Parts: sequence; C-alpha cells; structure tokens
Amino acid sequence: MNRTIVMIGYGAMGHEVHRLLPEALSLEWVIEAPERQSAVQAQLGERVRVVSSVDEVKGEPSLVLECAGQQGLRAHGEAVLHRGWRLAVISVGALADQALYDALCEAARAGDTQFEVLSGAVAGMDGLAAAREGGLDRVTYEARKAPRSWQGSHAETLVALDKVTVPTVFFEGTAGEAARLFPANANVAATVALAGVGMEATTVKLVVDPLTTRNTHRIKAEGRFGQFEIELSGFPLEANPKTSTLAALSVVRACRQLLTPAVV
Ligand SMILES: NC(=O)C1=CN([C@@H]2O[C@H](COP(=O)(O)OP(=O)(O)OC[C@H]3O[C@@H](n4cnc5c(N)ncnc54)[C@H](OP(=O)(O)O)[C@@H]3O)[C@@H](O)[C@H]2O)C=CC1
Ligand SMILES: O=C([O-])CC(=O)C(=O)O
Repeated sequence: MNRTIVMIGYGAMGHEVHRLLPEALSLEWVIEAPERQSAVQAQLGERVRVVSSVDEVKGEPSLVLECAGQQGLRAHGEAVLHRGWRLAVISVGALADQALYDALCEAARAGDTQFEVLSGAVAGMDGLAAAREGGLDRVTYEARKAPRSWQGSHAETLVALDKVTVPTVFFEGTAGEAARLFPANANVAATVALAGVGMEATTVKLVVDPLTTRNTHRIKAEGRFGQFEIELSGFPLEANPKTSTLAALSVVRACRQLLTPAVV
C-alpha cells in the first residue's frame, strides 16, 4: 500500500513536487486557502481531497509537506504537529518570528513528533550546522535574482526594478529582517540563520541583477572549522520566478528519504 502524503499549499512548488513524487507515495490531501480550494480541487480531480483545515484530514500521513508560504505555515503548522504528524517546512522565513518558532517546538513536543527545516534553494546547510558545533565567527548570505523575480515584493519600494541596468544591492540587514520583509524571496536567509549564527547575527544582502536569469545564492562562513564559500546558481521554476527549482527538489528529497533504508 502507498504511504500517504499531505501537502499544505498547492502553488508552483506544490505542483512540481507532486509531479516528481516517488511512486510509492500518494498525495491524498491538500490543505489550501479557502478561496483557492475549489480551483485546486478541479485541477487535481477526485483522487486528491482538497480541504481548508487540518481537522478535515483523515488517516495517518507519513509526512506533511508545507509548500504554502509563510502564512500557510502560520495557519496550519501547530495543528499538524499537535496531531503527532511529521512536518517538512519550506517557508522557513516564518521561523524568524520567535513566538511562532517556540509554538511549533511546543506543538512538536506535545505531539511527540518533529518538524524538519528543509535546505530549500541552497546547499551546504549540513556543513554549516556541523561547523556551528565547533563555533562560528561570521556567516553572510547574498541572494541575487532578476528583476522579474523581485516583482510584487518589498523590493519594489526600495529600487526601480524596471530601470536597473547593473547589479544593484537594494537591501542590507539581518536575516530576521530579510525573512520578514521578503516572505516569498528570502526564506533562505532564515535557513542559513537557523543552521548558523541566528537571525540577528547573520548578515544579508539582496541584489537585483538585470543581467541574470538565475537565482544565485552565496553563503560565506568562518569559524573554528575553517571557512567556506558556496555559490549556487539555480534555475527558477517556470511557474514562479521567485522560487528556485532546487527548493521544490528539496521537498521531493524529504519524501524520498521516507522510502530508503539509508538516509543520504
Ligand atoms: N526555503 C526555500 O528555499 C524557499 C521557500 N519558498 C517558500 O515556498 C513557498 C511556496 O512557493 P511557491 O509554490 O512557489 O508559491 P506559490 O505562491 O506559487 O504557492 C503557494 C500556495 O500556497 C497557498 N496558500 C497561501 N496561504 C495558504 C494557507 N493559509 N493555507 C494553505 N495554502 C495557502 C497559496 O494560495 P494563494 O495563491 O491563494 O495565496 C498558493 O496556492 C513560498 O511562498 C516561500 O515561502 C520558496 C522558495 C525557496
Ligand atoms: O527559491 C529561491 O531562490 C529562494 C527563495 O525564494 C527564498 O529564499 O524564499
């Protein structure tokens, strides 16, 4: 029998994850925002039930995938964990809110389960978290995306996206600020912070680059382990240029790990 998956939010990423879901897993429930429920139900057909709250989900899913944006995690995360279900989180920026982070930890303890912060659009979070065990002195993160990837975000109030002719830094601040101000674009800032030196000590630069079609992430870390610099230049998803393809693939990986005896 197939193992059951629940997905919160079925947008660009949810669609891509569903397309690539390993065969032994079955997406049976989607929790969507009420106003999108009927449209998503029509898109998915009868085999997947689209609901608007955790209470409507029946059975025991092997994993709940949050692909809903920061509001979706805020709306449903605690209820999932209280039920004792394992939750994979992609809208990591929501965890910059310490109260939400604490509430999710409390719910996970109460439900005797865990939530997993997915690596998302970047690589190297394993190495960064390991390096932290020995002490980290400095961690910086820079995201560089094309103007269309920043459209509809707070960037529009900081820079004339359609007028830039050279790569332009429009935000410098902490990971916590970046994650709050750019909820669909700077979740990685929070991921780097959680794996490394935290929301306040992680410094972030956001760049609009009219010469690129990629979403590029650069992480630099220094500490007792030595130092590393990672630059990852990812293709955006066609359906949402804010979101990197690798972010969706990191959700698929979390699903694959349910099936393999060796976890890599
Ligand atoms: N960690 C990482 O590296 C990355 C994380 N992300 C995160 O992943 C999220 C999803 O990306 P993507 O699929 O491209 O975004 P989309 O906007 O395409 O999809 C999000 C979906 O979730 C739905 N949604 C919104 N609110 C709720 C809610 N309260 N309950 C259930 N569903 C809800 C949205 O509905 P509606 O359209 O009505 O709002 C939409 O269908 C991003 O918002 C971002 O937070 C993205 C890229 C990288
Ligand atoms: O997908 C990406 O390139 C990163 C992203 O949107 C985010 O960090 O929220």
